[in-house]
Amino acid sequence: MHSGERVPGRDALSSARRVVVKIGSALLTNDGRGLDDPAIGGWVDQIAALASRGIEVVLVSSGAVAAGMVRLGWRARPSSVRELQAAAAVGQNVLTETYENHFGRHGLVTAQILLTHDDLSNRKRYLNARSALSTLVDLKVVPVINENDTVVTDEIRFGDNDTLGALVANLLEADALVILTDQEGLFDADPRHDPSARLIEEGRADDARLAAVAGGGGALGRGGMTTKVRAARLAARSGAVTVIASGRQPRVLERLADGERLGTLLTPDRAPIAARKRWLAGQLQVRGTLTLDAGAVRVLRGSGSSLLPVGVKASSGDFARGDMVLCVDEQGERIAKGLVNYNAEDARKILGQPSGRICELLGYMEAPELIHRDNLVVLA
Ligand SMILES: Nc1ncnc2c1ncn2[C@@H]1O[C@H](COP(=O)(O)OP(=O)(O)O)[C@@H](O)[C@H]1O
Ligand SMILES: N[C@@H](CCC(=O)OP(=O)(O)O)C(=O)O
Repeated sequence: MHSGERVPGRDALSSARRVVVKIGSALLTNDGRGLDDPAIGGWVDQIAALASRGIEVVLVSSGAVAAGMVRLGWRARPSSVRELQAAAAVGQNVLTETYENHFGRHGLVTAQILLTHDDLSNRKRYLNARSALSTLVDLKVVPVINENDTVVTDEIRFGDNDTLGALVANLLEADALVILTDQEGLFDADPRHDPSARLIEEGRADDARLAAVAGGGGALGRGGMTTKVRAARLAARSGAVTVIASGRQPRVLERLADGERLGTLLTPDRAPIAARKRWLAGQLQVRGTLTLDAGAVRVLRGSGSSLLPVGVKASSGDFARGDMVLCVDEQGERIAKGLVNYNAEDARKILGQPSGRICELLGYMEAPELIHRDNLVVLA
């Protein structure tokens, strides 16, 4: 590591006005022995120091399940959903109290926000969450966000907080997402298993080679580096840089804000995409798949056109009108995602047909396109 060195790529961090900081379970929970209170105090001191420089910080914090387990006297992480939900409900109280106490030492007020996937996938609730969070930030309150583990089930959960952090960075158009974990950053192999692994200091968020070196998490964390690299890609969609760094480095947040070269910096390589398309891109739940012919792939990629039924060769899944579907090419490569205008049954009847025949085939026409370009996002 080159301590103290300033590099141009880090400017985005040193000039950041709004930052989402994510603190993972692996760090917060002191090797499974409940919350590491002194360490949390240290991160809060750093966030307060950033706030006094005029930087707005939104915190995404894990740790509810681990804190709940300790308070309930459980030694091992439960495997049943209902016990995880119970542990999260107990532990979230402990977490909130811990942050409130530490931020209180600095005269800062916190707000607890518990989000579910549904809150961010329903457009109306997404807009509500955005306005509530922006208001809190304007009021100089520090939002402390976690997934609402008590009401989510496996099929609809983010599971890891890296993804949640990235979606919050998108929601608030943050300049940077800082993911604090128990490693110094992303290495070219998992350093837990490979002592010769080397730190990757910089990369492009969209670089597919990064996903290949990122492995799963430790005993306490959920997603490992896989979800951190994916989070960087999502954050890049709104133009945010991502830094993956060790929360154990002294004054890590302040040093990053000073432009110091710490951890792994992942930068966006394209212009930010508009808020609505970003929201579309962030949707994790896909209800079906449309297979496009080569011509449709070309126009979607080349000119950002709508998807017409004539360019679709096959459809799978049981989707309703308005659901999110994935568009793939004939080799199965992901091309785009979008909200479909017809349900699965009707979509199948009009595949490969010119739009002029929709009325004759279905007895009605909702729209001439299967997915309108405003509801379609082409994937990297
Ligand atoms: N290429 C890699 N570089 C660094 N860490 C890696 C890599 N692949 C896998 N990991 C693992 O990811 C872990 C961090 O992720 P995780 O346990 O989910 O923590 P958190 O709770 O902070 O999200 C590390 O402890 C490490 O073992
Ligand atoms: N929402 C969960 C945390 C999920 C989790 O561990 O995520 P991560 O820190 O990204 O590995 C909790 O508070 O226990």
